[in-house]
Amino acid sequence: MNSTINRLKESVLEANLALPKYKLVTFTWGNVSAIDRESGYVVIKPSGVTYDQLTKDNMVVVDLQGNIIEGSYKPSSDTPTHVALYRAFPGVGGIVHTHSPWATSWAQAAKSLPALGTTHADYFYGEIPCTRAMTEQEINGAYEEETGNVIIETFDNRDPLQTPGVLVHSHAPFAWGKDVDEAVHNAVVLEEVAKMATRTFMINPNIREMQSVLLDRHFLRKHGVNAYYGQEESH
Ligand SMILES: O=C(CO)[C@@H](O)[C@@H](O)COP(=O)(O)O
Repeated sequence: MNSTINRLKESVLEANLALPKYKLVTFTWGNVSAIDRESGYVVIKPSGVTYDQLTKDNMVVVDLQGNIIEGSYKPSSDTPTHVALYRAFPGVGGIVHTHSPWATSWAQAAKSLPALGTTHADYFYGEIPCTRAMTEQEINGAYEEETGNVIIETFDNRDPLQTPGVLVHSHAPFAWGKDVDEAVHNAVVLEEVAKMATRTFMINPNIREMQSVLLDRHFLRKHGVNAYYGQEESH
């Protein structure tokens, strides 16, 4: 396998190991992947292997249809969801799925997460949507691929790079980014804003979405064409 895929395996291993570090996973409840857009190959963690047993060499390489290209382990059971998202969202380079407890609580409550403050607005340009309930046919069919399809349907009128995450109804969150490090970062932010929103509604159940002018200001100062947050490239 070429050096790009080798480097991607290292990044995907590091990104998977970041999940327990940030307390986003319990046992094996999560997975991270990244794509090399040139070859169309995706590197993903093996299914059901504990985080302390993960190595670069047990990462699995699949193509965009989920066929195994390299690896002696079975890929994550969520691989069909990951590859469906890579096929539909060409700007996405890395995907994270966890069962992080605060975001999962919102997914189980079937509630989209409204933008309530600037922590949210710095990363997500509006609410983080919750998908619709899947039909019995979808659940009994190619379930993980259908999970990808309901996410894609939810993003029909949304830019996935402006809303880099979703709550899957009765399931848990997926987050993504331009690369795998950004995807992990967004998964951490998603969990934090879900926790903050829960507490915010406990303190004030009547609170509504933040002012749209403040949402614009915060999202665009980091992600707009005239973004000015942080340092220049040379630093
Ligand atoms: O969503 C679930 C379980 O509900 C899975 O994502 C989780 O257990 C991780 O599975 P894998 O070890 O990646 O196959």
